[in-house]
Amino acid sequence: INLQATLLDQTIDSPFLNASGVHCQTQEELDDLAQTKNLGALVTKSATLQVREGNPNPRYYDLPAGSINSMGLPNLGYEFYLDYVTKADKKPTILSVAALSAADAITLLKKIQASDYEGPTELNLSCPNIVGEPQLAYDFENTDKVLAEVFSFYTKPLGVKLPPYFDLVHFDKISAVLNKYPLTHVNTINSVGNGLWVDIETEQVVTKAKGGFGGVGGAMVLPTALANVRALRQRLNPSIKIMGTGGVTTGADAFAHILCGAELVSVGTQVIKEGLGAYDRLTAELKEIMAAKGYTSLSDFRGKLKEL
Ligand SMILES: CC(C)(C)CCc1c(C(=O)O)[nH]c(=O)[nH]c1=O
Repeated sequence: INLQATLLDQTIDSPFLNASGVHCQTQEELDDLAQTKNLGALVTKSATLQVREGNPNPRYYDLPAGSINSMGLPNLGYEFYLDYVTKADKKPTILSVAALSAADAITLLKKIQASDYEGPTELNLSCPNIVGEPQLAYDFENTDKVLAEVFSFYTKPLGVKLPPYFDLVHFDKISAVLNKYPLTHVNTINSVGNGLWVDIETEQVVTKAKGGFGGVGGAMVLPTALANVRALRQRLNPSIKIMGTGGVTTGADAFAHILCGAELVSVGTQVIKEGLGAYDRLTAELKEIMAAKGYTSLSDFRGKLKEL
């Protein structure tokens, strides 16, 4: 049995990655990932033009069946991560980038285009754009405009990170936009936006920023993640690979993501709960399921979810 998958033109021995934002903000964390055996590739925390401290604590809270966060994009600034990925030689590494406006995203990608880095970059489209307008990825016209401008100058491998969609028409709309561009991949889903958790003891919210509203991850978002992987796989050009993120806590969840069409699978909340050892367990569990079913490679079942 092999768990080989492809990242761009590279064959990697494991389909597992970390979810951007998890264990990938500092040099130490990134080096940990680079040395994690059952991790096929790693993604950096979304990098911005400037160093950012992020929101005040508490900004991450562990929930019984997941997590909620309003980190506020804390990161060491794009130069640090650009330098890290340019020098990364242990494991394929994806540079995640974000901006607090479409204009900043363009500026940031121009700097990457002008750099020596030739590897994969992932643009986080969950970024706020115009005040009073929804986040960029929920504004289909502006997403189209931004990607048109990006691909007027950007020639290096580029994918996008998407928030979850919940309306079938929205799957159609975002796919119609993304299919216009030479994207390497779509990473779906980002956390489910603006959830809220209530501590009934204290009668308070559990995270400080945004009145306690934050992105929800972990087991409770698995059905939404699977739906987004499946819907986008059904709609996007085959040349655009799908990276499945969201709700993976067991090998069975990873199997489900791949059955829905995911080329790679990233794990966030569960790694925070369990540590990097989660990748060993997920790998063993996935292999066990494949053995029981007589599969020897991920391509034996990738995208082959059956309808009733
Ligand atoms: C939500 C943003 C701050 C606009 C982007 C960074 C981000 C964060 C974050 O840094 O708060 N958390 C997530 O779960 N997903 C994200 O994409």
